Amino acid sequence: MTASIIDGKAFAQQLRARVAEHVARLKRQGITPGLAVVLVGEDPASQVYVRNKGRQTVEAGMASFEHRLDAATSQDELLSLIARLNADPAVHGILVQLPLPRGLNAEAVINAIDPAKDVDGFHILNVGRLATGQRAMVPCTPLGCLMLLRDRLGDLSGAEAVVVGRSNIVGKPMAQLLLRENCTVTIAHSRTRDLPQTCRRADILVAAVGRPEMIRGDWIKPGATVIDVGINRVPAPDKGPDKTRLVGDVHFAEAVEAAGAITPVPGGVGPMTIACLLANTLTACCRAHGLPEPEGLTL
Ligand SMILES: Nc1nc2c(c(=O)[nH]1)N[C@@H](CN(C=O)c1ccc(C(=O)N[C@@H](CCC(=O)O)C(=O)O)cc1)CN2
Repeated sequence: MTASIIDGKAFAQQLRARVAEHVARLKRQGITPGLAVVLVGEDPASQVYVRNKGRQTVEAGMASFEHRLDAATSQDELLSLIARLNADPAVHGILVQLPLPRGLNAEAVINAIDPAKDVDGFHILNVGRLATGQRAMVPCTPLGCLMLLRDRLGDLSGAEAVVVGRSNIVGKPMAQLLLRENCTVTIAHSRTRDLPQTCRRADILVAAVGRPEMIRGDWIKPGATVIDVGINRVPAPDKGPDKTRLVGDVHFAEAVEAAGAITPVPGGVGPMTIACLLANTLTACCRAHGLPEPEGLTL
């Protein structure tokens, strides 16, 4: 079997276009959704992500507020910026790019964000709401994965889902979302006793471990849907000295022979993260103004 390739890039483009349509409608009513992104330090990958977030926010017709702070910024300085953004009515969504430089307490910073503006869905209140089935802001990457899965499979009820990875950003919220869809969910991780065998049970396999090409083709149940969240930069000597390429957590060339459908890296889950961030900002703006939420953009 050769798997269908799930085109996250195309899906994300359509999602951004839908968001832009809703934004245009809001703007005709005098409301402009606004997203504030805070970057502390100079991590090269984070700089690229933040630049892309700003560009795509503007392309969707929203207001973008970018705050770039020195790596030496203190916790208090960062918290007072968050307080200002919480109080600013032009800002409907606040995102602090992770990871933060050493010395800053990410947990405290995230929990200082107004939960209604927490478009990353990382605030403890949103985590709890998601876990208890209440209306929450849903973390962007897992939300994007869920959209791709629903688009591919329709009803996910009863499916055996295995999430490899237990991070707060992806693994845990992904498992919550799949549970909400009535999947039978296993969260596997580095201490799981027989990881290959656990993965072989999965109708839906979500890989979010951050280890290049760890999941091999013979770990995949024939016909399974594989969602690869990993974005790992590895040396590519075939392309020349010092060249690199991106690979996922799944060994794509092997997995494509076993799976029914699979997301590529790049071009799979990655682009969905920013598209869902825009969707969450629009949702937060509608909620802030007591307006109906556009359908299909969140849970
Ligand atoms: N506050 C947050 N920090 C981080 C998050 C997050 O959701 N919120 N996620 C990641 C990084 N990230 C967004 O911030 C992100 C990662 C990857 C992509 C993406 O489009 N990837 C492309 C490849 C890009 C490349 O060439 O390097 C792809 O997979 O096709 C977008 C956003 C950590 N921090």
